[in-house]
Amino acid sequence: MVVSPKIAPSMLSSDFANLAAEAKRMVDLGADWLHMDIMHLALSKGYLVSRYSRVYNSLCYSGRHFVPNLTIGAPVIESLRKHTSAYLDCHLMVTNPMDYVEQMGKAGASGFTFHVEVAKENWQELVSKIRSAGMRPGVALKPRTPVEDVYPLVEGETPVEMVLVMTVEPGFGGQKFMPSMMDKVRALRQKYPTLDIEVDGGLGPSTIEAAAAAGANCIVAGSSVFGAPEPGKVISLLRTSVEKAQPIT
Ligand SMILES: O=C(CO)[C@@H](O)[C@H](O)COP(=O)(O)O
Repeated sequence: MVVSPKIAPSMLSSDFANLAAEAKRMVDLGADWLHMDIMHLALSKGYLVSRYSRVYNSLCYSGRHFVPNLTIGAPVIESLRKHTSAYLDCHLMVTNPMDYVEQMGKAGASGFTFHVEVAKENWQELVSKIRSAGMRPGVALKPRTPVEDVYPLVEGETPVEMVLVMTVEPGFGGQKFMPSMMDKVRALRQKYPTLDIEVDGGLGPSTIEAAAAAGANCIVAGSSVFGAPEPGKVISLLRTSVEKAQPIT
């Protein structure tokens, strides 16, 4: 296996009022990437996502909102970039990713991961634009989206370089890991031995073994890192688990 572990604390769980200091703290503690969640405005209450997700999703799409939360955008990435040279792994939970490519590139984003659910028609153009804007393209999929939907994006002429398998419904930190998503990770790893496969949602000491064994190498972790008395130990445990499961050759 030639993929290397990338441990990416989710800055959604950090103290936004001290973002630069939080970013430095994570990098000093061994983080490889900083995971930045870019989300659109809410239409409704978060619990609707899990209880009535189909209805909720269609409401979101028709209302041009992707998740029931509001976080940060390019201005915050631009400010943070002045304080760190770290890889900013940006996950865009938005319905119109194309509208944000230029501004995210200029702001200093390193990776731009969009959702396959909203890019079925224009992903080739989107991936080209992301590359031209100097960022690394990735594609994400929500728990209800079949893994087969991303295959064309990995195999196309302008392929994405990472697949992000959501292991919770996107929108909030602190949710419970969905072990059934590991079937998607396994299928991807079997098909694409060198692809970066990221998992996001509910990752921590009690769930990393399952994710690493399935073949994930990029690990996003929010509450398990920021909520730990010693976040550095969690980062290092996550890395060791990935290394053990997938020795780098
Ligand atoms: O994208 C998201 C949530 O939509 C994630 O990045 C969360 O921020 C992960 O947080 P934890 O589940 O690790 O607390």
